[in-house]
Amino acid sequence: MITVAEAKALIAKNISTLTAIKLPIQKAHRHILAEDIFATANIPAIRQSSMDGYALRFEDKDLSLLIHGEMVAGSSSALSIAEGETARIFTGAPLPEGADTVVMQEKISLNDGRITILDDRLQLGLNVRGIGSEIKTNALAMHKGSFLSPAAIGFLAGIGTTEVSVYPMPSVSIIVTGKELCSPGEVLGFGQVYESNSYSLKAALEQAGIYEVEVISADDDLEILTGILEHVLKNSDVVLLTGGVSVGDYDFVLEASRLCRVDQIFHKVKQKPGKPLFFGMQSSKPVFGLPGNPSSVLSCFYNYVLPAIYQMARKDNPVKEINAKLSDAYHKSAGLTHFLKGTCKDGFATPLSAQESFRLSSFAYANCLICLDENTERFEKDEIVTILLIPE
Ligand SMILES: Nc1nc2c(c(=O)[nH]1)N[C@H]1C(S)=C(S)[C@@H](COP(=O)(O)OP(=O)(O)OC[C@H]3O[C@@H](n4cnc5c(N)ncnc54)[C@H](O)[C@@H]3O)O[C@H]1N2
Ligand code: MOO
Repeated sequence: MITVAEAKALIAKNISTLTAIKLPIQKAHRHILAEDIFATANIPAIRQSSMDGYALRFEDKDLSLLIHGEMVAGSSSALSIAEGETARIFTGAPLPEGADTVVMQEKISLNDGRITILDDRLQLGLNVRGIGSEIKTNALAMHKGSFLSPAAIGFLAGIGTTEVSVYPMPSVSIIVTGKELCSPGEVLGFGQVYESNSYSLKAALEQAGIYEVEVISADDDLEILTGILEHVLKNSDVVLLTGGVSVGDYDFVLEASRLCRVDQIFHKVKQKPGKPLFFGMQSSKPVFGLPGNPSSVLSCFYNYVLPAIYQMARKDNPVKEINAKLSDAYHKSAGLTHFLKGTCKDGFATPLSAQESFRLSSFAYANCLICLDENTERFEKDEIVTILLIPE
């Protein structure tokens, strides 16, 4: 059995970035840019006023200026002013020919079609946005590897970009195995359990921006499972299976993966929950066999699957690791790393009740996983431990 750190390193080593795709910028939010973007024009393309006021020649600032015409944002015809003249102007409007400065309308007095400037701080070029003052033609606007935040999307739109090359998020298929599974909404028959793994996984994937998720239910039957796995491996970048990875007579995930030419990278990690975790690769496609207990599924998802998915899209791991103080002493047996469902507040991590891996009732309130080292048995109150913050 390998350690948690070894399992994480093996996954990181085997994952490769997906081929970049072109996306309209409206769809590129939260992706990583796969190309440098250069400005194709000066932005702004014209000299613009940044205030509502009056455009003038700075050298005329002490004269009584005759109002000659008006420029509004979107004015398409040019206007020019001569010595002793000013033009009414509004924010975003092109500057008239001859003008080099704008005075705010609050800083003038208006009398009979003429203005007197009352702004003793007026400077040459004040309230004028120069040509290319945001960015100049051919300048690098955003570099490859940048994260496309809402501001980045707006910036790119503002320089006229319509589509960008980005690393896509992978498409994911989920296979839930088990003949005991019954859909929420149906009446539970004898021996049945409500199927919940695909629900939590789909929600977690949607939170990561992955909406293309196929969910298929498979009976505990090798032939059926192999057929389904073969099918989803053709259609998706990542396959998640839940259940069927342990050592029972009806656990067929390992055998079905072998039959589908998935190379096993590891099976079983020194951890609780999720000890029987399976990870394999079919060519560049990762296959995760998540131990079926609902809590094991999510714990493994945050520890291994989510970082891998983000790595495929060249994104930083969204599951942040921080230190916190344990709010109470805790005892566990040595040999496995424990991931406790917990809450973290004001620097203190508190394990929740109901830690058993078949239970989600406490996970539903958790905001972190408290990582307790494999070889340590006793953890003291106020001892510093590592916690993984569950993305909100
Ligand atoms: N002899 C041993 N038995 C088990 C071991 C072991 O080392 N030796 N490991 C245990 C651990 S730890 C885990 S975790 C489970 C994992 O087993 P599987 O991955 O084969 O999972 P299943 O047996 O199929 O299911 C486990 C449990 O979870 C329920 N389940 C499954 N799928 C769903 C779903 N989609 N929604 C809700 N609940 C689900 C299932 O009914 C079982 O109760 O193995 C232990 N056994
Ligand atoms: O580790 Mo299993 O995931 O305890 O139930």
